[in-house]
Amino acid sequence: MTYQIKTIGNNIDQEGLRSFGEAFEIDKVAEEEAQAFICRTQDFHGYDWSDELLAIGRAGAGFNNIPIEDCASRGIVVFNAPGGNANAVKELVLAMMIFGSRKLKPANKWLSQQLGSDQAIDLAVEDGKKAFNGREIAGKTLGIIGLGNIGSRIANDALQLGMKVVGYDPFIAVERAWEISHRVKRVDEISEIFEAADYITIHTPLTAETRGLYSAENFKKMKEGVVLLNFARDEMVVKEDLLDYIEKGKISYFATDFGSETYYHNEKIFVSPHLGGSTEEASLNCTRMVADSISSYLKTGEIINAVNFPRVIQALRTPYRITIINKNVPNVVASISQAVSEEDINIDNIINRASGEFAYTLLDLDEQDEGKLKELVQRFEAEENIIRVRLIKKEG
Ligand SMILES: NC(=O)C1=CN([C@@H]2O[C@H](COP(=O)(O)OP(=O)(O)OC[C@H]3O[C@@H](n4cnc5c(N)ncnc54)[C@H](O)[C@@H]3O)[C@@H](O)[C@H]2O)C=CC1
Ligand SMILES: O=C(O)C(=O)COP(=O)(O)O
Repeated sequence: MTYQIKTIGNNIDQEGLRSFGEAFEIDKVAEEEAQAFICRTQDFHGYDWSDELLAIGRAGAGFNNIPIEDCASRGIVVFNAPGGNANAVKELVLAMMIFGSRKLKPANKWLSQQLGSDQAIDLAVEDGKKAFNGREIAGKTLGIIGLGNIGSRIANDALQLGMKVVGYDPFIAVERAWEISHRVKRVDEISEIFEAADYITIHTPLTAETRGLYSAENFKKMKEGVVLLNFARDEMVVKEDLLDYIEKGKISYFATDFGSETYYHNEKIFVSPHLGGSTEEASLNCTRMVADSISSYLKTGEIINAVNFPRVIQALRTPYRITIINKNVPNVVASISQAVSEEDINIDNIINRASGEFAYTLLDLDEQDEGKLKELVQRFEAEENIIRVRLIKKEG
């Protein structure tokens, strides 16, 4: 069986795509014929999904560009690459903290206006540089909102740079909690970050709760002269309020990865063009991670790193496996087992995991007769609460 993969946009790492083995063809068919997409930040809201599409691999961390519930309801599994670009974002954020603290944007602009001989420039520099006296990050308090793959790395490295670190994340993953130094103070209220931090960096996903969270109401609670960094998502910051608080001097510097005309000529704002995850290493990592996830999902039905379905791992040992995506309502598993027994097929193994409104079942069957199995698939497909059924033949 050959699977068709379609890359969306032109910035998918070509080397990373090699992780797909020989059973996969890349960009050989139109979007509507592909079994899986690989994308980055392209917006899929309102996209007209084809029935062929089984999976999407978001070669990055944030997946707010993909309507994951809608995908789940159509039996499309969405994978991301957790941590694949976290080091890239961490390095940029640490650099931007120092860049802002040393007033390098206005200093560079001023310097580029000093013309003449090198000697004349030296004279101007020694006289004018006092306007750009900066401050050091060591000894200051960094507040991190979201202690996930990125936030946890920044926390540990900021400690190494001599900062005090305060973190807020009510949903922290156990793995991250283990990785973070005990010297990072965890707080239970986000307002404690606002009150304590000289620097605040945002590393949460865009959700209903975080959209517009950084507005006048919260800027008010921050320390005078705070430095704010947003390398998460644009929509979390209310621009008019931000510009107002920059104007007032309450926010002394804002670094962001998301462009706006209103930012470009402001000396206290530095904007990068969504470069957080744009390094050779991160692009490669992320593409490899999603290629591996899609590859195992298509070949074996296993789900690793999906954002709209639970993790399901089980080596495929039987000649055939049926995978079922269904609504998470009572009696689906009972009706699956009943149909299998009525077809007189023996179940070798069954796993059913639910997450929210949807569930996923792996059904490993002790049966070689493909015709009989196809009949069973048709029976499942006729069930009201079953969304997608696949019959997978063990390779080799
Ligand atoms: N600028 C860029 O190029 C990049 C931006 N990002 C953005 O950064 C975000 C974070 O990335 P990762 O750290 O890799 O994701 P992650 O999923 O590892 O971490 C996110 C953390 O935020 C926490 N969280 C969720 N809601 C929260 C809330 N309301 N308050 C506090 N904490 C909350 C979660 O518990 C989790 O620990 C992504 O969702 C994405 O939007 C990620 C990578 C690159
Ligand atoms: O991984 C993320 O969430 C990012 O924002 C990176 O986006 P990109 O893959 O560079 O379009």
